[in-house]
Amino acid sequence: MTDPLLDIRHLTTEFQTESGTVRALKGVDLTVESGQTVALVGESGSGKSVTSLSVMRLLARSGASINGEIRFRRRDGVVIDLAGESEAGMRRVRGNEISMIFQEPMTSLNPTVKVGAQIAEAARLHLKVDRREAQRRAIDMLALVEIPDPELRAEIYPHQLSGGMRQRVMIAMALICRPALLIADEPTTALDVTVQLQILSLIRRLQKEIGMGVLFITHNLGVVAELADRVAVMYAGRVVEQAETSEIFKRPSHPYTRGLLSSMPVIDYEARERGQLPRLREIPGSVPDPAVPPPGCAFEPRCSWRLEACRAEVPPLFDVGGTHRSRCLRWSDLDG
Ligand SMILES: Nc1ncnc2c1ncn2[C@@H]1O[C@H](COP(=O)(O)OP(=O)(O)OP(=O)(O)O)[C@@H](O)[C@H]1O
Repeated sequence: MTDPLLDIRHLTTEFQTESGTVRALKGVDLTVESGQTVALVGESGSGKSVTSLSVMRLLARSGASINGEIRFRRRDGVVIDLAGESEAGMRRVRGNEISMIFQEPMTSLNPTVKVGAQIAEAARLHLKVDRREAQRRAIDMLALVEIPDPELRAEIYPHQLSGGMRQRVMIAMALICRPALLIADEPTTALDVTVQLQILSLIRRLQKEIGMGVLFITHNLGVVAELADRVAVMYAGRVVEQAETSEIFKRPSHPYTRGLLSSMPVIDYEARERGQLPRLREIPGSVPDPAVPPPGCAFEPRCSWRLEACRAEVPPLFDVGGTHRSRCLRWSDLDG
């Protein structure tokens, strides 16, 4: 059996702050296979972005320390541990083997450089092609992400494009090296719903064409239902449940997942046609402060299924069946 494309094992990420150590990730386990889309869902502050930034090792400036393993299978089949990779090694991985797209394209686009030249730069850097070839590939990429008149658009600056078009440019830049893994952090949240659906279907099409794995961070369960093969639900720095998407919707086996789903409106396909996606609503209470985590299960203070035993220790990941795992002592009571 080949190794997974991405295999995160017991990842802990800590920040030193003035008020002490903040353990943002407390042992995250997560895998993404080639060609698979895994949605990472959970409320604000649960650790989704810190997970992706840890994989990309983009937290050095904030003084984060990372422990655990981030095993990544390179194109040549060699498995490396990104957690221990040098900065020079990471520069060969970022934008080449693993790319990332964000909610706000201007965080990755340079406002002073023409669109085509920016995309071409990634190709020159990693694919070692000359300027003319890189420009040609950049224009091909603009066409692939369905930007009309790609030769003309290559010559303009990012601010001259609409939000949706900028998002397409960022996707073109992220995918020009045909990465094995794309990390998408809420890439469509800031866009209006019709454009969101267009971008999502674009990502899905390109994923099939390139055969890449996608780790898709979202608040939106409608997006999950549309796009994901698997779902990992995060709560307070841990993955509390993971399973195939249909399993998560049919048999949620963690009270937090049940809470997320019960607050989700039924997917209305006619509404979808009108470009409306259901949004995830809030569960009463809030994510615990990572500086003062509760003992035992972090969801216990908000949980209507709690037992005395839930306060004693952090529950392990129980095997619900197949590849479905839940970090709840009462997973079997929740079934059905
Ligand atoms: N640079 C930092 N210094 C200290 N704490 C941080 C830092 N970055 C993130 N954190 C903390 O880590 C926790 C996880 O944050 P993260 O941004 O990953 O959450 P998230 O699930 O992505 O939320 P959102 O959906 O709002 O983006 C939060 O409690 C946050 O305050």
